[in-house]
Amino acid sequence: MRIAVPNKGRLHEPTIDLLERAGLHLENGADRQLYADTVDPDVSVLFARAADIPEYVADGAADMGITGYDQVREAQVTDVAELLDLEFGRCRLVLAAPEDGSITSVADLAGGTVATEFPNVTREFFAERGLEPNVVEVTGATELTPHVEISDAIVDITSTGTTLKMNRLGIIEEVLSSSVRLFAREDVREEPKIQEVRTALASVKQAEGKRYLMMNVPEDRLDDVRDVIPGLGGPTVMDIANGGGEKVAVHAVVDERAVFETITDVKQAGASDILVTEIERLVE
Ligand SMILES: Nc1ncnc2c1ncn2[C@@H]1O[C@H](COP(=O)(O)OP(=O)(O)OP(=O)(O)O)[C@@H](O)[C@H]1O
Ligand SMILES: O=P(O)(O)OC[C@H]1O[C@H](OP(=O)(O)OP(=O)(O)O)[C@H](O)[C@@H]1O
Ligand SMILES: [Mg+2]
Repeated sequence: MRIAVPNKGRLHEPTIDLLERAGLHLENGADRQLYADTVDPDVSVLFARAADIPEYVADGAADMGITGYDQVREAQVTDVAELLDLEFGRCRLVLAAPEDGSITSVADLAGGTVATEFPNVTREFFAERGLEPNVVEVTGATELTPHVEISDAIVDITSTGTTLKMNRLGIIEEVLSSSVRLFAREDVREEPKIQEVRTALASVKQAEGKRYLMMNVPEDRLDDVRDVIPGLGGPTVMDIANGGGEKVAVHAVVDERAVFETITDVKQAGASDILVTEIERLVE
């Protein structure tokens, strides 16, 4: 089973980091290499451009891929299925035009020219509105094109909005909103190894923003403590070895945002020796 991941750019590092945290440690994967092995002999990695990954998965060069939803849409691949939203690389593809110009609505682009790195998504967007502007494909610095009379407007990625602002461009409409996804080819998506990778990546996402709480509780206060612990299922209650039977250990998974309040509450309810730790992975 081979998984295609971005070889460079802003998605490279967070993707590798996610694989590592999921336990899929990369081996023999020095910089500039095309392939890497992982600790799992049945899983290898193919490094590819973010934009090429959907096509590689559809064609069979890889079985699974990790890249932006914008790229999956632009590639117009039909036989791949999304398995998981990995929730990073969040950005929006927007239609934008010069702030002080005459283009202020989508309709103003009838007969106009739009520059973009996403010609397919752009044509689709206008076609849905009954328009067919001239679409010019560029490979970068799209924001410059309205100022050098190559285009009237652009369809480009924005996240903080800094680049649009720097180029005095205003958003006319959102075309799509994107984040990084895990996807697989339809014909292999149910294979156990692919489900295994999905579960491993999902477990890292599950653990994000969660904390593991451990404490000791006198047995006669257990119900009070149980009442104030929020979250995932009930807490786990265990006997303490040599504890004399008066105290039990209580463990619970708690949302990071609830930790502060929960500690105050369980302490008041009689808990002591409270420990808070991070969680690497959580398989539900
Ligand atoms: N400013 C941004 N904020 C968040 N995500 C972004 C941003 N820019 C791009 N992305 C996401 O990252 C993906 C890849 O963009 P990136 O700039 O890393 O690579 P690239 O420009 O395709 O690299 P290259 O063209 O040099 O190979 C985009 O398709 C999008 O999903
Ligand atoms: O809203 P912002 O936070 O300013 O982000 C938007 C910019 O980010 C991306 O470029 P990137 O930095 O990846 O450079 P690139 O053109 O070399 O891909 C994108 O193409 C925009 O230009
Ligand atoms: Mg880029």
